[in-house]
Amino acid sequence: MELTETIQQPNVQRVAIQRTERKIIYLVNPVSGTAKKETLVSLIEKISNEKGLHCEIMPTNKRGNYDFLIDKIQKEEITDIVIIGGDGTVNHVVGALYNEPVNFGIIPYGSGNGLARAAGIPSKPKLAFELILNGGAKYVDAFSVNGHFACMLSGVGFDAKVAHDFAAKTTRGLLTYTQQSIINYFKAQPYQFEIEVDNFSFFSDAFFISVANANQFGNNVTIAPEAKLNDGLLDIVVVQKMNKAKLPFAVLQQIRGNNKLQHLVEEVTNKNILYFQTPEIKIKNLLNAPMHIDGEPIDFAPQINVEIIKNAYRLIRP
Ligand SMILES: Nc1ncnc2c1ncn2[C@@H]1O[C@H](COP(=O)(O)OP(=O)(O)OP(=O)(O)O)[C@@H](O)[C@H]1O
Repeated sequence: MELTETIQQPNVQRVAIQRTERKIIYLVNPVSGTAKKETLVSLIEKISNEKGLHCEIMPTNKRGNYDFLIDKIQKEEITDIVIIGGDGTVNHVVGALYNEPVNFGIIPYGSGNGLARAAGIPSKPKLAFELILNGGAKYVDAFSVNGHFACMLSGVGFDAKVAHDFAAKTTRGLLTYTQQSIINYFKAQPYQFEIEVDNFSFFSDAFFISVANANQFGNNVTIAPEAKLNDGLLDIVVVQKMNKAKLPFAVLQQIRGNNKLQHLVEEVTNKNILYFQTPEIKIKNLLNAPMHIDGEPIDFAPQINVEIIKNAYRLIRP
């Protein structure tokens, strides 16, 4: 839903039309990240009151059930849904509501905040809140993984194992995530996959495969440096079997952007890391590698079908 619309006619000045008053719902995840949210919530209430803005603040729920908001959005003409949480919360909320005529905002309060960082949303809560109040929304892509909604990054293999173990921990935050990554690094073994892209298929023994709409895992770890949120493409990174001592260096090269995008050719086995773009991909998961979507663990699937959802929703971003 457009809040304001700029029309242009010959010899007529641009005019901004106020179509509707903003009505904002803030969904606060009480457990995401490590930082306290009370100060921000008080600030939101105070500034909204001062500005005479309609604002409602509600907690998120663990199961990611937001269907109850569909009716409310329609009946009360809610214009914006703002997520105060991390990537998992964004996935749940946007996945449930992206067909509704609302703009989505993020005030990053997760452990990694990959989508918010990729979108250029400020990390400081006060600045992110100012952006919500002032900023315009732009369409961004999402993607589907076996019919599940994904907005940022999905993975199969090592990074998914980390996501599963991280989800089982009672503490969140970067420190816990790093601990789980290190523990899993020592145990990591390649999994076997068959990958099909654009009628070309090949087998790969790989530590992990990332399917990225955003450029990163979170915390600016840019596993897919060329990924853009609105280019209609997914960035695929296949970290293939290699000497384990080489693995961190190869991944670092990828994160630093030293691996250029490739066209898939038949000598795929010669490369440590494959990096290419495509709007869809099919992966046969031959050795039961674990999976995640936007950092949330999901059940193993033997066949993984992924496709882009172009211009899926409107995100408030710079
Ligand atoms: N009210 C709630 N009580 C308990 N858990 C909740 C509640 N609301 C959401 N959750 C759960 O919180 C989990 C973590 O949320 P989220 O992914 O946003 O934070 P994070 O993992 O710390 O950050 P990031 O994903 O950015 O690394 C999600 O799996 C979600 O199911």
